[in-house]
Amino acid sequence: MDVARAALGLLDRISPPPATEEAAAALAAELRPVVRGLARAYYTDGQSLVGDTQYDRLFGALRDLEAAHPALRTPDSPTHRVGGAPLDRFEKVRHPVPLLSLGNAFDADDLRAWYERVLKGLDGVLDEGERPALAAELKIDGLALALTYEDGVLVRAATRGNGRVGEDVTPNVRTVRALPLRLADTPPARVEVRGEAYMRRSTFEALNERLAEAGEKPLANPRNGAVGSLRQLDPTVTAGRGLDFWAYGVGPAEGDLPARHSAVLDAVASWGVPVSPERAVFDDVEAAVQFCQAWAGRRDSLDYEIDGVVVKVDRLDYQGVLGQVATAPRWAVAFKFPAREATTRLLDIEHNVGRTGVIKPLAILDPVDVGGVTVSKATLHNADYITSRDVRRGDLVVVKRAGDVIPAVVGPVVEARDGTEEPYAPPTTCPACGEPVERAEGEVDLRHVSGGCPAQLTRAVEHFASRNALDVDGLGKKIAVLLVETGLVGDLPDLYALTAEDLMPLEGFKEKKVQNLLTGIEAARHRPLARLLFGLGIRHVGETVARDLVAHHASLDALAAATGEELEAIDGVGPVVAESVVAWFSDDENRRAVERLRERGVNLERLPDEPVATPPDEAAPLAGVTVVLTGTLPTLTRPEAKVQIEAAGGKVTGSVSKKTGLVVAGEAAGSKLAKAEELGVPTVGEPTLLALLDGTATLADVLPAPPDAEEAPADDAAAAAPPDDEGGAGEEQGDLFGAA
Ligand SMILES: NC(=O)c1ccc[n+]([C@@H]2O[C@H](COP(=O)([O-])OP(=O)(O)OC[C@H]3O[C@@H](n4cnc5c(N)ncnc54)[C@H](O)[C@@H]3O)[C@@H](O)[C@H]2O)c1
Ligand SMILES: [Zn+2]
Repeated sequence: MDVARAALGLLDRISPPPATEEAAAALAAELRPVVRGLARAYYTDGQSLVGDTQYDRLFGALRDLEAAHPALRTPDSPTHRVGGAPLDRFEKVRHPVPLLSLGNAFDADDLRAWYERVLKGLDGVLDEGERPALAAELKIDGLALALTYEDGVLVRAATRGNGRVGEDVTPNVRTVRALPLRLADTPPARVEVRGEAYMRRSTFEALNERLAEAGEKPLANPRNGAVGSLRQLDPTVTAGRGLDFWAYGVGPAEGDLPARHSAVLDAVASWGVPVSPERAVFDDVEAAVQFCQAWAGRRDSLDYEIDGVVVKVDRLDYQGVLGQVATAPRWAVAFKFPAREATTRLLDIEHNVGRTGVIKPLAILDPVDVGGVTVSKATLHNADYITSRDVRRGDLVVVKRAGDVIPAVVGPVVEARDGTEEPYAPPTTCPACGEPVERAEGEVDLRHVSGGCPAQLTRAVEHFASRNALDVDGLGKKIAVLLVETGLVGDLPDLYALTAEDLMPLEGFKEKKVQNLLTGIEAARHRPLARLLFGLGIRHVGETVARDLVAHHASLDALAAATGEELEAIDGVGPVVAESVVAWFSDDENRRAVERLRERGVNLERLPDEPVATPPDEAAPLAGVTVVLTGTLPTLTRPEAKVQIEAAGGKVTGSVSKKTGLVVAGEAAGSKLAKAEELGVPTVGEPTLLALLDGTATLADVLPAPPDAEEAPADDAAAAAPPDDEGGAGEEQGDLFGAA
């Protein structure tokens, strides 16, 4: 049986639940080996044959069947299991206290319901009206490790395995630089530190680049990278993989430990074991709900994958009272984010002529839900991408949709092949015009052998003449095709050279039609600059971005002279847009086209009625300064701080870059603080910010000084607010969404 195919087949059949006892038994019998097979691949090889949501649905269906029909509960059911079997190639390690799984909450109400169960479980223990505090941490997507330190020295590292018995991976873990071989401070005489080994996104991408250069198959995702890197027989392989680690708890210990989970993690951090800075303690479940939801919206700002937030009862004595069910503690729950990957069938590979004339492969998929959005098309990037992953038509493929990024095919599920899949062959002719295409040496994209694509030019003319661009009356798709086919228009400036003599011989053109078109073209010489800019069809320059650019630059020449940095400084312009604009203006052909537009009397200046950006109030205390907030400030909430900073002429962005002028750090400031230090961006605490805002201090007092040593007082009950979006990555997403 092929597990992945069987899984997809079952997904269509698990709801509604079976009506008869026999049907339920038959379905359970089908589900068991599938769930078991998916779990084995996932835990043992770090391989996701289906997306997490797809897995969770199958697992949930089996669990529900077993709950509704107790007779179906078999001792070997995968619903009773944690993780996967330990591999024989490693020594086995029995965990003195099992490593468990976690119950899931898929939304705020699930989380509230869990808290209600906690309250019930603590009935008689809690004081009148007491609400037990909750600790929350990010749920990092890697694999669990138990690290035993004796007299402060790392003596053993084990995987979770099936929860009771794991694998001894000590030699491999010793090579993980992020982990201390000897603990600092005064740790207990013997202690088991528990946490997640994971691979950073950047490490994963670099690794995949190396693998590709060596002609090896890239890995599917960072989790796959972490699991594969750790379970190597040769520790030198692990050493080269740059794994990271974050502790999230402590197992059995001999010696004193604090009475709260959050304080235990502080202690672990003081021993020198990395602990995620992105954690918090809350007085009540509503604040925890906010924390979870805020992180769901900003998971992309991290250099590592998280698949949720883990919420735990903070007091360890309460944890003890609550205890556990078969496979998970009652005192903790995983708030799961929507999955970003799913498996589905690749029906076809189409090719589209992109805006810039290159030919892009596009995956046509059996529609599949990825994190609440139905995806039926996804990018395959380019021919190299397809061949290096050996994606074949008919394959089951993993599709990823993350944030604002266009859905992409990650790779095939090779195990699911049945031999009918067709290997990929790049096209030799353009799907739009039939002209021959090829890939030049050293390039990944296919292009026309001889210059531009007529089909592409037709689209460019159509776009140029469209209502929101130059609005050329009477120039629609049909005429665009005609003008290009007859060779009258070889590029956009040619439009402005058209004469009555050119047009009269064309089929269907009479005096009146010719006059209309020429009048329309004449009028289009004097449009606002933003519309011309939009009409040029520069990638990522939609209408809004075009207006923003023109508001800051009074002419096309000024825009052409702007550097990427200057462009990025504009609100609403991110690095992708800036790079695209700079690239467009540095292309010789485009520069010639601009000259020809000028010669033909086309307006290249900002018109008096176009919006102009107001110059910053130079006298405002934070005029022109880009500020990043991190951690929890002692008195101001994030939104309050943002409003005040903006009122003082500053701008608040979500991540630290070279453009950042000032970082304001509070309690539990995380990676942004490290980034600021790395880039030499000055960092201050809230008191200094307040002094700047009310004018008792000036930027000059702060900026040249060494980083502030102010300490923000601890504040348990603080909820993190979502960051503000940084400059948009452009409005258009290529042809992918529009082409449906
Ligand atoms: N795609 C598939 O085919 C497939 C197959 C099997 C399982 N899965 C996925 O795996 C998950 C179930 O796996 P599980 O049983 O390991 O449970 P889990 O991943 O839901 O939760 C337990 C694990 O979370 C990790 N964790 C990360 N941060 C933590 C923190 N701050 N505190 C405590 N633990 C933390 C630990 O490693 C712990 O072992 C499900 O989400 C499921 O979708 C997917
Ligand atoms: Zn073509």
